[in-house]
Amino acid sequence: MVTNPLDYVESFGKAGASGFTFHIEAARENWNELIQKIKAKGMKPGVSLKPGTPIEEVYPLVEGENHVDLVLVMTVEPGFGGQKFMPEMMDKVRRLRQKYPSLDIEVDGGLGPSTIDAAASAGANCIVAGSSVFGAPEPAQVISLMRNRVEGVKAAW
Ligand SMILES: O=C(CO)[C@@H](O)[C@H](O)COP(=O)(O)O
Repeated sequence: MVTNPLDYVESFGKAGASGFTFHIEAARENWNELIQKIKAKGMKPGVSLKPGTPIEEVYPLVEGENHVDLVLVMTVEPGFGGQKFMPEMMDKVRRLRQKYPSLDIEVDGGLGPSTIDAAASAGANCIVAGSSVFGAPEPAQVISLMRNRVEGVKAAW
C-alpha cells in the first residue's frame, strides 16, 4: 500500500506493469482521475480495501464507464507476510461475486492449502500467496493445488 498512488502510475507504466491496484483508503478524493491515468498508461486498474473498510465503498469504482477490472479484498491488515487469514472477510468476497459475476476478485493474506477452499467457494479467482508458496518444499505443488481448488468451484458461483 502506498499513500499517494497517483505519484507511482507513470513509473509503474514505464517499468512495464500490466496492472496497477491502489487502495481505496488512499484514493477517496481522486480515484476517478487515478483510474483514467492508469488506463492511459496501458495498465488494468484494480482497487484494494483493508479489512475495516466496508465493501460498499468500492461499488462505485466497479460500476460506470470508468471502472476498475479487479477488486482486491485484503484478508489481513496490509503490511507484511505471514499473518493469519481473516475468514470473516469472505462475506465481502461473497457479496462482490453475487453482485458482479464476471469481476476479477483477488484475496491477499494468509492464503494457502488450509484457507484456499474458503476463499474459492466465496468467489475469489485471483490468489496472492507468499509464505505458503515460498515456505513449501515444493512451491509448484502448492500453486497447482490452489489453482485447482479455484477452478473446481467456479461453476458453483
Ligand atoms: O504483504 C502482505 C500484506 O501487505 C501479505 O499479505 C502478502 O502479500 C502475502 O503474504 P502471506 O500472507 O501469503 O504470507
